[in-house]
Amino acid sequence: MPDAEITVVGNTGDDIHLFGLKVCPDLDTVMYTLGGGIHEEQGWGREGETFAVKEELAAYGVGPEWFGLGDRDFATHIVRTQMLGAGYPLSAVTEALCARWKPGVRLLPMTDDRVETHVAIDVDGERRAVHFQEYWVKLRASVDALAVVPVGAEAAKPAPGVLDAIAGADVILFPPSNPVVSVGTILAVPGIREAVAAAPAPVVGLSPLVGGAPVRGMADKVLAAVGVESTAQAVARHYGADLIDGWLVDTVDADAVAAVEEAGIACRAVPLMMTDEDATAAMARAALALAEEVRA
Ligand SMILES: O=c1nc2n(C[C@H](O)[C@H](O)[C@H](O)CO)c3cc(O)ccc3cc-2c(=O)[nH]1
Repeated sequence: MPDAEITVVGNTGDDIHLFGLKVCPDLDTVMYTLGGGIHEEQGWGREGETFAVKEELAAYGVGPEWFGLGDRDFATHIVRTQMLGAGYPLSAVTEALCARWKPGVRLLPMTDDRVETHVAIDVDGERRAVHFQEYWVKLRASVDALAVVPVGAEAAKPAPGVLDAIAGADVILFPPSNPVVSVGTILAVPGIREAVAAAPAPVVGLSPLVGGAPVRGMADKVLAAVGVESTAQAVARHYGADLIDGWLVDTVDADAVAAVEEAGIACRAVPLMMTDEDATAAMARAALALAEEVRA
């Protein structure tokens, strides 16, 4: 819908402080992707990236080396950290960064407050909490996640504009993102889940799981931590009929439709692989069509 006014509420639980800088991977991924600066194959970071700063830091023995911050990306984090230091809230900083990238949507962090997702793992028989990025990037989710905790979420407030955008929306979409560490973290900010549940607009989600496996990333690892099976229907039931009105599953999961509908959620099976822009646009159109069907 080229003429639609779109607000994207971004997860900030993946944010990490490195080298004295605040890095907001999910906000930056949206900003770079829609602004034309993303490294397409990787799905994060900048295209045409170089790593001189990272190499120089490593030469001083300063890490972590496992997190790939490129030179171009560093500039974003320097500007962000400088503005935060001057007293601007993250939402205002994000708006300023977007003035360069012009993503064509209003990008809001879920909160201006600090929330950091930690993952509890077992290390040699001892329970240890690590930052989400350490679990995801360094450990590649190779060990079981025992618990996922959005530290600070309970005291966080939705960023300015978030609740109004939800209450005033014509349609609310849950993208095929990680239901625990992405969408789940946003819903953990007090007031946001309630606002979605109370919103007059239809709420439609797209399954991030196709054929029982995540299309991208390692969603199955963190789903297990919250006791949810890695299937399209289990994720729909996890959100629940009080939150979502409609759910799209991939055509390979067509036999899940009945079980989702039994849970009181309208469900359709459509192709859900974002292989190119046309396929992605068709998914968005299918979500909007289902939203119209379920609109009360
Ligand atoms: O798999 C990786 N993902 C990297 N990501 C992606 C990120 O770790 C996660 O995919 C998201 O946080 C999950 O939503 C980055 C994102 C940024 O904005 C900036 C730097 C990185 C660096 C890495 C990296 O080295 N390896």
